Amino acid sequence: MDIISPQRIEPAATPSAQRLALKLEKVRKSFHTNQGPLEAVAGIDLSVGTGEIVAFLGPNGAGKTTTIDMMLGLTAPTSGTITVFGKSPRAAVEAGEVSAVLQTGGLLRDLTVRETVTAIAALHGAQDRIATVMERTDIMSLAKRKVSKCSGGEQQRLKFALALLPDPRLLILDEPTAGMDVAARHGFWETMRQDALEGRTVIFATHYLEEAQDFAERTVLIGKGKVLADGPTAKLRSMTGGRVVSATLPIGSPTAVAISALEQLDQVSSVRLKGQRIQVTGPDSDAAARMLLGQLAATDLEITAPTLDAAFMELTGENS
Ligand SMILES: Nc1ncnc2c1ncn2[C@@H]1O[C@H](COP(=O)(O)OP(=O)(O)OP(=O)(O)O)[C@@H](O)[C@H]1O
Repeated sequence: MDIISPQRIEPAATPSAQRLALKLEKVRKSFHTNQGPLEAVAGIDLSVGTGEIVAFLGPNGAGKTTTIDMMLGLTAPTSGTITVFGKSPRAAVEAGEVSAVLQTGGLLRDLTVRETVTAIAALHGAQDRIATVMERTDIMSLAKRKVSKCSGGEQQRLKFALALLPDPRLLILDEPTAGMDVAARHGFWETMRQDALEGRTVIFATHYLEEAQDFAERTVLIGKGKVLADGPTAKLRSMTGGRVVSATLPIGSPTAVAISALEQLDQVSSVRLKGQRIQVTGPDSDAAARMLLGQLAATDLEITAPTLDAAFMELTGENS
């Protein structure tokens, strides 16, 4: 049997009602496919407070985009509820309280950058914000360029500008820095940080652990449509950056007692048992090794430092 102890990452404190930007309760979404029903989102509970920057981290097909689409009211959950500032997602979008930079869609290739911003500003009645958002997203120098002549990263910056036009309280970004070079990526996140300081809430989906580490205080790790871990990004980093100590427990020894003793150790993030082989993950490998060899009389001790990618795959179950 394969036992995985619950991830020792404390859920972020539940924000009080008036500070709540987003709430998902038991949200599920199924699609009908040729192979039968597919549950893309399999029960997600999540509360995000105003001013938080939250990374939605997960591999391809984890359910990030489907969840984001539901947060924006682009598609409805099969079951469960989503509220954005206490309203339905669609009402919040219509009120200009939430906007998004999505992976797909929406730029007219024959317009220039300025024409695009001006047209969308007119829709939102936000003509007075044109200069501010163009400066903020560093697209002034591209104003006269046709969208079709902009690089992928420049088009992302333009989409970001459009999303800022209604001055939304919540920004949702689906892989916002795809196609940006390192400098543009950093510029983008600096702007985001500034925005969050001013009270804007930011949720972004990413495949990259580094991006979550660098820019989000909180990371929600998604895999197979579920939340696998939710908490401070620094904690997640220590989980994934931790060493793995494995050893074989004596036959007949009480494995539940061993698991519980190891879990009590400081900084142990997960304990996993396969047959008699026990695997302890965490930054302090010495304490786990001492306990395994001493008190638990284990043998064949091994200590390995997994790569970040391997640890991430372990957490998301990609290798199972
Ligand atoms: N409209 C749809 N019809 C059928 N299946 C869908 C549909 N949209 C998404 N899926 C499936 O749902 C699962 C979750 O997809 P989703 O796009 O939400 O994942 P993701 O985490 O955003 O992935 P990526 O990082 O590749 O964008 C995948 O298996 C996908 O194939």
